[in-house]
Amino acid sequence: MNPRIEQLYQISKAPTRTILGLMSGTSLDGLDLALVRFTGFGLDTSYEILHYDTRPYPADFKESIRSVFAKENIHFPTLSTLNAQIGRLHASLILEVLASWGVDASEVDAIASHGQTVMHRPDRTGKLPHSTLQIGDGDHIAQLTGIITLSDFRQKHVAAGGEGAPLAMFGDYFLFSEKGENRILLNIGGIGNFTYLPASGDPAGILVTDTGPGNTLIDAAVRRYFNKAYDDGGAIALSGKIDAGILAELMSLSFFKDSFPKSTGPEYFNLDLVHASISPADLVATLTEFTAQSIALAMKTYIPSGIDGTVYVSGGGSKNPVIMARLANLLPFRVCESDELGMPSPAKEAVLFALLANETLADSPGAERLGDSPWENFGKISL
Ligand SMILES: Nc1ncnc2c1ncn2[C@@H]1O[C@H](COP(=O)(O)OP(=O)(O)OP(=O)(O)O)[C@@H](O)[C@H]1O
Ligand SMILES: CC(=O)N[C@H]1[C@@H]2OC[C@@H](O2)[C@@H](O)[C@@H]1O[C@H](C)C(=O)O
Repeated sequence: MNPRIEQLYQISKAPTRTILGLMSGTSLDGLDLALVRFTGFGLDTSYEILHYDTRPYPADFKESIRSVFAKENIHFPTLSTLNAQIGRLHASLILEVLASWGVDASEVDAIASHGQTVMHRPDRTGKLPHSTLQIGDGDHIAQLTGIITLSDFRQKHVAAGGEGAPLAMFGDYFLFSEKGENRILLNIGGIGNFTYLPASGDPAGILVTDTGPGNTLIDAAVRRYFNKAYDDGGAIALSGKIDAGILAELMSLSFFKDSFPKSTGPEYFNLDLVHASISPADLVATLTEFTAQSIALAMKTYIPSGIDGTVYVSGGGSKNPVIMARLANLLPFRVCESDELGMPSPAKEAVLFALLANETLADSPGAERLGDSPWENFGKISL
């Protein structure tokens, strides 16, 4: 047998796997890394986060990604180069972080790389296939680190009829489903998304969807008018007034009329949606309220009414007290941070992709269907 396939086979058969999960989200702030030791798979998965960290992207690199990110017209050679550059940058950040943790590459069974989403195109016309594109090729990572790398997790989901996102529900279900408690795992990254786990534990009752903007609109406005990366502590939002007219216009966008489950991205939710002129602080206040109201709308519409439950919030938006206070006010659920589940908020998505790699590598039947979502989420394997 080819020795690399033999190695893959041994990893597949092993009782535990140590996997480095990587997530670089739509906020383009940097690369989240989490080294996780898994035992078992599926509902029998147990995990231990050995280390986690976030490494910021260099400013010029962010600009280069922004030049192609979610754009209709781009410089195609830049896209092609970035596919290699992102893979290579991620590989060097991995080696740097492993060294800082005192972990040798030989101790890592596999890397789970999400890559950088540059275009997400769910089709709402019924005429085109859904499509989504993540770059930062896994072969570069495997080559430069010497570690087996799984990447491109979204393509198989699309091929099986899904939109390629959200994929968080597999990990949310395996790690956090709790009989007797309705749990809603909300991630507020660039885009908002949640997984509803019914108290019955029945996988057919699981709901998962994007909700609309997370921090993406707030960040874009703060970058444009205040030259800052984000609205630290929601201070700018607190200094402005909500514009009821603009808020109503935003809440009537077609995305909110589309049926669930659905996914979206900054291709749709960007500052071109705001036409009226308004002071920068009022704009940030209005977009912050829009973020909270759109999350609340999705939960109130999609989740069965009249139930009790807890919302566990992760992602950078959980650090924005204005969003958190509004959610607590708008929702009929208790709202808290995902840390209450023992999951540090900044590590969550990197852990979830590590878990998808664990499912791909494990001796798992992989045939379950969760709610409306096809099971297929297997990554490309670079040996
Ligand atoms: N202290 C804070 N105050 C306000 N907002 C914050 C704070 N810390 C982080 N954020 C927000 O969180 C964002 C980063 O969130 P996160 O890292 O979850 O995004 P991401 O992983 O890129 O997103 P996605 O889940 O969409 O891929 C920042 O850009 C900012 O808007
Ligand atoms: C296409 C894409 O990269 N989508 C991301 C993004 O960030 C949040 C939201 O939009 C979610 O749909 C998804 O990520 C999470 C990790 C997911 O797939 O569950």
